[in-house]
Amino acid sequence: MSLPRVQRAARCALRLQQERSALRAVAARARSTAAALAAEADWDAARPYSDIPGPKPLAVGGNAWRFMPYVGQFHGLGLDELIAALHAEFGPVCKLGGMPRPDLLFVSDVDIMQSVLRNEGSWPTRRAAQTLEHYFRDLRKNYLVSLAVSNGKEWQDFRSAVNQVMMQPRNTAPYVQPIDSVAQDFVARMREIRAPDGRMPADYTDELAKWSLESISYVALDTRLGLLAGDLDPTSDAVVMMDTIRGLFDCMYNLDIKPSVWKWVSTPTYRKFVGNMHLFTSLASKYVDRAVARLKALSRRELEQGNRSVLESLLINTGDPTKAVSMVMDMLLAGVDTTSAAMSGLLYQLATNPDKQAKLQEELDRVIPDKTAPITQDQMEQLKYARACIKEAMRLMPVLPTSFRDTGKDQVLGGYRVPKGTTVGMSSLVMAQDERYFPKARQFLPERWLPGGSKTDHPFAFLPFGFGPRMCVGKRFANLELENLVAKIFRNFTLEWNQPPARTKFTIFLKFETPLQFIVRDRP
Ligand code: HEM
Repeated sequence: MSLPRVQRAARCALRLQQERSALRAVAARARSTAAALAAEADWDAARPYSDIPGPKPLAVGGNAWRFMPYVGQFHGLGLDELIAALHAEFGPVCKLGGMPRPDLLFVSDVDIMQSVLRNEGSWPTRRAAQTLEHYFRDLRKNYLVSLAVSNGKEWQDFRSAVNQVMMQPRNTAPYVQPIDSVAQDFVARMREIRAPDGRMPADYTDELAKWSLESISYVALDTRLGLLAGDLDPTSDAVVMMDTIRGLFDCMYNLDIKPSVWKWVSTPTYRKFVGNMHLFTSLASKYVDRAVARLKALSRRELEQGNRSVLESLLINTGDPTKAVSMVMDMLLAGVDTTSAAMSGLLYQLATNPDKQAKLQEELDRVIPDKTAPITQDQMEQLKYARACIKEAMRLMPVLPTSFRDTGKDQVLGGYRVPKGTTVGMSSLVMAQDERYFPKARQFLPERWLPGGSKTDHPFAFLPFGFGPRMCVGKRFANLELENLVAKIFRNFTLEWNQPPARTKFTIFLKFETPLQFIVRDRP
């Protein structure tokens, strides 16, 4: 073909391409206009927000009286019991208004939850505990607002820096051995604290909290606190840190979840909360300062060549020690009671389902021939049944009974108009036990998570770590800790449960009211 004919053909092809993309753009505009019109029509046809069912507030005192002793039907209920009671009486979308805080909408339908999460926009908003927000914003102006507390652009900027350090699979690899050595110490501690008949002590869940703090502080503070040693000095950082975190959650439960006047009156619990937060901040700062000093002592070449820890990478990526302090506090606040609650539920499910425990042990014996040797990353990758057990335990006993979001735009939920910015609690506990998504929902069936198992295809029916850009930033570390410890425990022991079924209650997280006194027997 001559050159002009080639040029003409090329021009023609280009024109065709341009016309095609113009047509595609017109079609996309038409689709989005149609969607907007349909959404508008839905909105017009929907019932008003005020019609959403829920307990009727009184003219004076609203609904707060319902939480009071003697008169209130919600008094003393755990968050799970409150949510179950509301859904049983008012259906899958209900409203708890008339409280000294903005309305809370509770939903227990997977499709409605999907609609909330799919429309959250690129900066999903989750209202933080008001006490934490008050502390970071009003009392510690010199510190950057934490990841869990911030929203909008402030959150996005911080989260992007943290994602690079915590959400990449390669970043957990250097922690496999240290997390394994914490688990190894925990197994030794179980041998130490069990009674002659093999029974664990009544405070076994406190021991699990020590394990999770010891593990996550290795990630957050670059140090082993030493919580799994026998005699602990009550003035040591380890004990002070543990007590401070525990105390903070008790205070937050009383100030944020139960009705309280702390915003107007400085109550003793409020003062305790502030004191604990000051202590917690100064402890976190101490370890961040040490990491800063370590980095300063390195030459530029050493800095570029060596593998940096999570804390050091946070300092390098953000270039700001105050941000690192905030993130360290987030990790310790969000990463201790969550992981230990998940582990408690997992051990309980395996102890009460001996056939599943035996199946797990078969896998462990095959993959980990030497029960005393550190577990390698390669071995961890082969533990498919162990991972299925972890998922199934978190489905039956979620760590958090509900996850919260503020709606990202005006939208129709369950036939009602819900304005942008409304706080919605999505009841994961109710949804994960829905027979439509999980046949034999009340049974512990890890097999459902294996290929060909009966797990649901609905992507929103099970979200233990949340969803989208705001999902749990510690997910990879939490899974590493859980997988490693469950492998270590059941490679070394068999757990038995010879009591009536345990009682649980959700305060902020899943909590066992019955002491987890497993009988622990050694395995060959
Ligand atoms: C089994 C253990 C854990 C569970 C079940 C869990 C669950 C969750 C859930 C459901 C959320 C909210 C996600 C959303 O709204 O979409 C969350 C957020 C968060 N988690 Fe976890 N988590 C666990 C362990 C950890 C650990 C070990 C860390 C620390 C390394 C951590 C740090 C955080 C932080 C900082 C956030 C807030 C993220 C943000 O707002 O951008 N979590 N977690």
